[in-house]
Amino acid sequence: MADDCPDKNILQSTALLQYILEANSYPREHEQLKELRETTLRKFDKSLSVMSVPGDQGLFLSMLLKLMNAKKTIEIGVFTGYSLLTTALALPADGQITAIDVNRASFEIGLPFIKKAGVDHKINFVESQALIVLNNLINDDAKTEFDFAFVDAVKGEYIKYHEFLLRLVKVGGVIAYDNTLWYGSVAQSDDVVQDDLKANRSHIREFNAFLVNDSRVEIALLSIGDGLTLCRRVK
Ligand SMILES: C[S@@+](CC[C@H](N)C(=O)[O-])C[C@H]1O[C@@H](n2cnc3c(N)ncnc32)[C@H](O)[C@@H]1O
Repeated sequence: MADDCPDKNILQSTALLQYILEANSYPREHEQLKELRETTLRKFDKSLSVMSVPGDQGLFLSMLLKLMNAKKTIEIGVFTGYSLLTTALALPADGQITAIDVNRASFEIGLPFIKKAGVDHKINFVESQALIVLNNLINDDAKTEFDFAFVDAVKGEYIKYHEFLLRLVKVGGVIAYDNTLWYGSVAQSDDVVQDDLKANRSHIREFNAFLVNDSRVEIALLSIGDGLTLCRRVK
């Protein structure tokens, strides 16, 4: 794990992280994403504000969504909306995002920036436990087929989200799971892992091992941010 790296990021030095963000990614960050990020940093202490995806990952997600021509997406785990605003900006004018979080209050901190960016009409925010909404969507007669899903909520529920999402995301669509390297702890031996990382490390390791044997998806585990696994549905 990074010794001097302050953020939830698997890079091995603060200098390298700063180079990628400050010299490269932040200069291309949308003005409202910058405002949202800075507001999140002001309102929450470090342990919570690191929940937002970092700027380089945001640029990557934006590029991916545009390359895929994604139009209908679902997001599980919104917080103040950095990944959500990134997605809303990347989708076409008639794009639609179903965004789920148990906490509306944090979404509302980011909402003014989403409105200022002029993309709030693309977002349907649902305040609920994700598993309830996913179950409802499966049973909905007018079933929506999603092009893309971004998952960033309860790490111990990733396998359950995956089973639902494989019925909601179209064949050829992509499901992206955040934090799949969990501060780099997935590769550490049990005796050196920090206590506060242990529970989610175990969930993420179980999830990563599960995906390796899942023939329904093609996978790519990217070492960006805190680890991002792309699953392309193949059947
Ligand atoms: C890591 S944060 C999401 C960060 C967000 N993607 C961003 O870029 O800012 C995780 C979010 O999951 C939400 N959450 C926790 N349990 C949940 C659940 N059971 N269903 C849906 N959302 C949940 C939390 O309220 C929190 O806002």
